Order: sequence, then structure tokens, then C-alpha cells
Amino acid sequence: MAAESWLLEAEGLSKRFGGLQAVQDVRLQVAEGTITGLIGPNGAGKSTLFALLSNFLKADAGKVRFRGRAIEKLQPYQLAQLGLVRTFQVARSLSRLTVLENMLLGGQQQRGEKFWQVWLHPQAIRRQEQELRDRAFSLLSDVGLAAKAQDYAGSLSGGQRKLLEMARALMAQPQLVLLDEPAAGVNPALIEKICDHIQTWNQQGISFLIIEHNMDVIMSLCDRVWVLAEGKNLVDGPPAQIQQDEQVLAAYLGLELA
Ligand SMILES: Nc1ncnc2c1ncn2[C@@H]1O[C@H](COP(=O)(O)OP(=O)(O)OP(=O)(O)O)[C@@H](O)[C@H]1O
Repeated sequence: MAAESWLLEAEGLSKRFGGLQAVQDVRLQVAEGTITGLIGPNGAGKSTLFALLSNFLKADAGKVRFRGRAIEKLQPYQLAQLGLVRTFQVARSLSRLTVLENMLLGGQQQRGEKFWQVWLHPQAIRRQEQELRDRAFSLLSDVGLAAKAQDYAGSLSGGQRKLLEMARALMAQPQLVLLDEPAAGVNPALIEKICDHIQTWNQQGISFLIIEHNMDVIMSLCDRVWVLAEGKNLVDGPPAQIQQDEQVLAAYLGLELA
């Protein structure tokens, strides 16, 4: 595939924490319209790579291009404006906001508006706010959380928080969502629902890069899977191939992939 047709492309990414090389010379590509998996044993560097791809951490070396554009110098909110967002766990501070307030924050990161814009165009801002609320309610009803809009996010179950995290990311109307362990701590029935939502959004044109330890989720959702081990690329390929790859099985030291 020609370089310009990758939605997201990283090469030579490295990050060291003190004496620990967490990510070393890593390469990764996400094709437009796909669901791409990122797997690897604990400590393989997946979360660090996510933080590097979304500019929450600065790389020691390497390049990241999104839609053909170098993005290293952009702030995370500017990345969101370009169409690249990542999910965040509903942290303690956000637990004390309502579900709706969490959603509106997700929309805010896309706008990055200046004080003078608010002052000069109050009606336009009010209209935008109404649009944000409408979008928030539409997404909340998609994921079955509309009735909980006024509840504190902290009162949601683990699975409902995951749904809120995903819906909040979609408030920015992204092209690519980096999803951090969407199935972690979620009961099996809700995992199935979460997978259905991801597939539906993907059919609507949103691409995903997903870190996940639940191999059923990775194998059923992903078009391509990248494997990291000890901070480096191990292999990448279609899920069925990855599932049987001996290097991958060895890296997991006997943990079952199937
Ligand atoms: N801020 C940090 N400071 C120091 N070391 C860190 C930091 N963040 C991560 N590490 C270390 O870097 C290595 C890679 O961690 P990372 O969280 O990226 O792995 P991971 O593949 O996401 O693991 P897991 O599946 O357990 O979440 C680990 O050894 C971790 O302890």
C-alpha cells in the first residue's frame, strides 16, 4: 500500500523511562476504514505507544503521520480537531461529573475556542452548544445510556463506563479512535454489546486502533493485528495468522491465545 493511503503511520518510535527502554524503534500502520489490534504481553509497551501516537507523551525518536501529515508538534486537542482521539478511563475527577457533562467535555476538545470568539459570536456559540447536546444525547441513546445522562459518571458500572468512554471519544467526530482495553473489567454480555457498537461505528466510517487483552475481542473485530513484545515489533498480520504464530505464542509464555 502506498505511504499516503495509511490513515495513521508510525516509524522508528522510541521512548525510554530512565533505564527502561519502553518502546524501541516501533513501526505501526492503520489503514483507513479498518479495525486494527495492538496486542502483547504485560509491559510490552502498548500503552506507551498509544501515548506517543496521541501526543500525550513525547517520543525520544521517530515519526507519526496522520492522514499524511506529521503530527509530532500538535497538542492532543489539535489532534482531535484533525480527527484522531483516544479514549480515557473515567478518572476520579470525571466521576464527579454527570454522564452528560462528560460527553460535553468530549465535544469541547474538538473546538478549542478562544475567548474573543465567545464574546464576538455568542449566538453561534449557543447554537454550537445545542448541537453538542443533541449529539451527546444521540450517542448516549445509541449506547443505551440516555436515561443516565444526569447521573454521576461515578455511579456507572464498569461496562457502562467503557460505553461512556467510547461515546465521549465519538463526540469529537473522529476518523480514528484509539481504544484502550474496551473489554477490561466488563461482563461478557456487555463485551458483546461493546463489540457490536465498535462494528457499527466502523461501518459508519470510523477506524479504530484497539489495545485489548481479550483475544476473542481482538480476533473477532480486527482486520489486522500488531504484536509488541519487550517494547519492539514482534509480528503483524491478519488475526488468524497471528493466532497461530509461534513467536507470538512464545512471547505470551504459554498464555492461551485462542
Ligand atoms: N511513566 C512511566 N515511567 C516509568 N516507566 C514506565 C512509565 N510508563 C510505563 N513504564 C514502563 O514501561 C514499560 C511498558 O509499559 P506499558 O504500560 O506501555 O506496557 P503495556 O504493554 O501497556 O502493559 P499492560 O498490558 O500491562 O498495560 C513497563 O515496563 C512499564 O513499567
